[in-house]
Amino acid sequence: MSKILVINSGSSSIKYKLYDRDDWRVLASGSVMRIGEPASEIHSEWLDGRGEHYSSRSTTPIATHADGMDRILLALAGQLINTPPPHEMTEEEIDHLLQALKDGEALAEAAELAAVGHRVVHGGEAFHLPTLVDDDVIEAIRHMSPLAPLHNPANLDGILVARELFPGIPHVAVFDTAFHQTMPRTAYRYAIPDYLYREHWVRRYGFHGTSHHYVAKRAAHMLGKPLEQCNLITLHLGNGASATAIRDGASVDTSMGMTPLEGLVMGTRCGDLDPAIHFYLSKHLGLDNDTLDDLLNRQSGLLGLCGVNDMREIQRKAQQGDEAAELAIGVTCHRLKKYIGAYYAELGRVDAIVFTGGIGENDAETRARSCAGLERLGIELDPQANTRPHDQLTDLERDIATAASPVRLLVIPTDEELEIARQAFEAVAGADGSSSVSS
Ligand SMILES: Nc1ncnc2c1ncn2[C@@H]1O[C@H](COP(=O)(O)OP(=O)(O)O)[C@@H](O)[C@H]1O
Ligand SMILES: CC(=O)OP(=O)(O)O
Ligand SMILES: [Mg+2]
Repeated sequence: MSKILVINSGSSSIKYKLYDRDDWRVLASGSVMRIGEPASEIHSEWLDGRGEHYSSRSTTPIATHADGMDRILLALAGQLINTPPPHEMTEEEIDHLLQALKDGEALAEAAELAAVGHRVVHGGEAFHLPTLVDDDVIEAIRHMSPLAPLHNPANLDGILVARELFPGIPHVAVFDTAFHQTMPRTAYRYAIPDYLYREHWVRRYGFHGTSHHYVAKRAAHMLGKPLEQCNLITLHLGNGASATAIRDGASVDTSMGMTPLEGLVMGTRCGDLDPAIHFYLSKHLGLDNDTLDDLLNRQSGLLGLCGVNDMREIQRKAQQGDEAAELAIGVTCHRLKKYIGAYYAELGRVDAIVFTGGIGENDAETRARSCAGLERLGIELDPQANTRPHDQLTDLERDIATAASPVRLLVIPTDEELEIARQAFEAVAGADGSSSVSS
């Protein structure tokens, strides 16, 4: 049993990675994107026994997460037991193979799985450690779904299908909320009547915890001291975005709240908003709750401000003088700077600010604008280091502060799947005794 499979099942996608547990090499990976749309995209990559690298891409309609998992099963079978690629088989042959894979143990044996790790976005207060999945855990995740409607139902679909495909193997849920369970009450309580917390769990939970934790550990490594001695501000800037204040290695505040809607400006989510806007829109424009949910979660953020949610395209448009694109970048960086200042004040001493996620890792302008003018706080970005092209293989983790800057500015690619794989492995390794597993 030497491999760990990680499944990250999102609202319209499923991503997977198969790791060799000995050296954490990625043996196979892939994704099914745009599930439910007319042209879903399937991508897979793998190493064969001799270390040769293969990849394949195709486009075909995939209606549901269960169908997406079937595709992943076919890809894994192709990689592990050399079945033919789906495009070389008839529909009938595919159905036949899938049935055989589901009925038999061939794939599970070939995969030599020690565990399957699953990303679960909302674990509420119930889960603060990686947790072995059983029927009660599934029920608890289902129970939490209204608090993360874009994420938890999809996470659960992934777990249910994977449990059927790999029944004899431990499945471990790794929660986005877990890392933030160390927040003090003063940070996680909203100033609303007490019973709403006591009876209805209305509080801040925070998300992207697996990513914040992973980059914090890498930052400690770069700073050359134990994580438990590091004070950090970590900025996860992807399609979803959040900032976290980390004191002595533990999360003490984070920008997302009861749901992943609060905080920074995101691809399609508004982030911080006066709650009275909700009543105003409802009263004066007659918008109902579902419409408001869609408006704030899917039509806002960068998309709402300038009509596009891809930061690369927004930067191109801004350079061509597009005012809406320039405003979208401006609002994003203004909000980021506000959080950096607030978390600096909370922490008192900051060793490093860490940029991660697609925007944090790649967009030099967002990094520069969110740090501009903070030199008096000891935050000094080196413009050349910030924009210097870096080697994709050797120079991925880098320090972009001036040599004299008291606060280091680090760019660290996140790897949520690797962190989930490690946590899943630790959970099963300790499950029969010493473990950190909770349920
Ligand atoms: N080279 C780049 N320059 C600027 N932005 C980029 C670059 N590469 C990716 N991004 C942006 O990163 C965002 C997606 O981040 P990512 O972490 O991949 O998202 P997800 O949360 O879906 O994993 C998009 O806004 C995309 O435009
Ligand atoms: C919690 C969250 O926002 O996740 P993502 O960035 O994957 O949407
Ligand atoms: Mg990502």
